Amino acid sequence: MLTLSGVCKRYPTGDRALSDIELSLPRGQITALIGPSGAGKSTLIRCINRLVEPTSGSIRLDDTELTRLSGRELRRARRAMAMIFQEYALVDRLSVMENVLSGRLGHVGFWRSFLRRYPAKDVTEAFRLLERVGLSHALDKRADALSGGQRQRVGIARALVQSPQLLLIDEPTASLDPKTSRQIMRLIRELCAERRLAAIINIHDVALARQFADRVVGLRAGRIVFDGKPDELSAEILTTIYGEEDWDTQADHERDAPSKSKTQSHPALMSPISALAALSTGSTR
Ligand SMILES: Nc1ncnc2c1ncn2[C@@H]1O[C@H](COP(=O)(O)OP(=O)(O)OP(=O)(O)O)[C@@H](O)[C@H]1O
Repeated sequence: MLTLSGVCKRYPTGDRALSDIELSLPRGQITALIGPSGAGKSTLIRCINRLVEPTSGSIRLDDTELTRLSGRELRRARRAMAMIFQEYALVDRLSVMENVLSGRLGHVGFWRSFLRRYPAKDVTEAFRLLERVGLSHALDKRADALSGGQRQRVGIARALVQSPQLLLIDEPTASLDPKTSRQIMRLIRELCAERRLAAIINIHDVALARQFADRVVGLRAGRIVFDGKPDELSAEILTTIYGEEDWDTQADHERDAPSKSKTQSHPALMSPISALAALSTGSTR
């Protein structure tokens, strides 16, 4: 369904973030992207929906060559790819329901969305999704009145209301406690199975990747150094991906320290309505 071929990314600073990436994601498969800090995981995820421009290579979603698109065609193609962020990227002063409906922005147009005049079928779908993610009791709550886990559930519902084929997920559990992290990963897994969605998840927590992904791709210095099943992740392979470490001791407390957000307040990574709201309040929280 999604095929990356020979994808490279060199930033204007000269940093070579990705080299010759070859990757094919079938429908319904959950792929965990692991690797040390700076390996290129976020860059790879953002190249897929062109938030970051690949320097060369091909990225195809079904029959569409994404790297050739611009303007309206690119916006249309992006509807098929929904993003879920580490810091949720919600508009705090809007309600849970309004945040979810903002996921329809690419379909209904900016002004209709800004004026909150969504078609009835979108509202019905948003209700259904909020019930599915366990938030039907909190529709009218402001986003800033929610816990981290609840905020991520809103982020998931907002992604799904977009009716995507593919989920691009950037460190979904990095700000959450271990139990909530597992609940969120389980929910993502169930929803992907229900909708036959492909997902690619940038995740630092190897234990979660092992438990919830169908496939693990290991990146190191911008190159794929492992592509296989979660149960193939031996100490030797972890060393190939991350470098030398005592992995057997590490297994007793596998949770890495949360890494800091790069997405929360960057207007380029927000939906236009979020960015507008952020500009009007001077904040994204
Ligand atoms: N906007 C940018 N401008 C210049 N270089 C960048 C930019 N973003 C990332 N890089 C560089 O590209 C490389 C890959 O970074 P990237 O953020 O994709 O890695 P990552 O695996 O997601 O890291 P982390 O796990 O710490 O989030 C790094 O060398 C980084 O310094």
